[in-house]
Amino acid sequence: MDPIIKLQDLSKHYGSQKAVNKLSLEINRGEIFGLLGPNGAGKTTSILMVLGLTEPDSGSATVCGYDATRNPILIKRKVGYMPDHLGFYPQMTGMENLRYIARLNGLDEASISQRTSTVLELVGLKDAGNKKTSAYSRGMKQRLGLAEVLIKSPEVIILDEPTLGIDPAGVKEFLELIKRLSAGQGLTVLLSSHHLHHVQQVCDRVGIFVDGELLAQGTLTDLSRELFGNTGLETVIQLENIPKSIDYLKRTFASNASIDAFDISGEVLMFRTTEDITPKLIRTIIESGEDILSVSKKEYGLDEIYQRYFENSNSKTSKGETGTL
Ligand SMILES: Nc1ncnc2c1ncn2[C@@H]1O[C@H](COP(=O)(O)OP(=O)(O)OP(=O)(O)O)[C@@H](O)[C@H]1O
Repeated sequence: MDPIIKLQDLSKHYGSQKAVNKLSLEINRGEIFGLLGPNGAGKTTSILMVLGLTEPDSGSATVCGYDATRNPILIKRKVGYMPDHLGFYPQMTGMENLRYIARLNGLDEASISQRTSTVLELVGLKDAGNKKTSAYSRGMKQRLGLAEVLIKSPEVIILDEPTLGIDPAGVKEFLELIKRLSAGQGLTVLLSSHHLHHVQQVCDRVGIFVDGELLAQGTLTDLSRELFGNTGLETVIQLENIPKSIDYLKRTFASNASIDAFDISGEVLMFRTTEDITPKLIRTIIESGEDILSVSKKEYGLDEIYQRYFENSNSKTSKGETGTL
């Protein structure tokens, strides 16, 4: 299947400032892709080029089969865009704001009522539709912004920093909503963020963007492998007592090709493995006659991954400022 978004060597400078450098990326239909990077990394510029709203210096962006630079109007029909700063008419209700956007998007009057009600319900604002938006919380405004994006039944939605300024409960709700929409409606989602944990909660794949460059992309497991090799998994098993069968355990585990490192310290057994073999480890230990008190697993998360890429990038460019992540 052809990717729904295909970027090839996309570059953009503002004067002598390099905003995006040779960005190549493919996003598949129905996927949730997170563009992750600190402020000024070039996320918004990339998004504007995908939408055909900013012309690249070189390279190409194809969205839903159309060249974004040559067909921005067609792209606008297929792609919904939620910018990082939303504006509504404060004296109008959520429903009125949405109707206004529906008209701007060319929906015919007969279908506007039905469509606005459906979309308000989708984003969980059915009961707040008749409230003025001046009374909306930041999280509600964000959901209304999403409703505006959805009103034209897009194939792709692009959300620029969609969780900015929302409280943790609101973020969780918003991300769950995105997931539901993507799964239920087959929507492709491209979202940008500098919040690691938000991206981690919702995205199928992520791209790490620093100083205009896409340093890496893939699933978290891919990125973890790329950075940490095949030693990204750690299992720690706490026994009730110091094991009586140390020699047996050492022999058994030494012959397991998936175990990279193994250590026994008192009652604690630590394994570094190339794949998750925790059930097997537990079975072997129980069969050797030992009792287990607890098991914990650690997989390198986005924190470590992002930090590592970011550190590498900084040492490469010798930039003093690392910014906050
Ligand atoms: N219209 C513009 N004119 C001049 N420079 C710009 C313009 N837009 C962006 N830049 C510069 O390009 C670089 C990338 O900016 P961009 O807004 O794309 O990054 P970002 O990752 O979206 O960051 P943020 O989250 O802060 O918006 C920055 O150095 C920014 O100052």
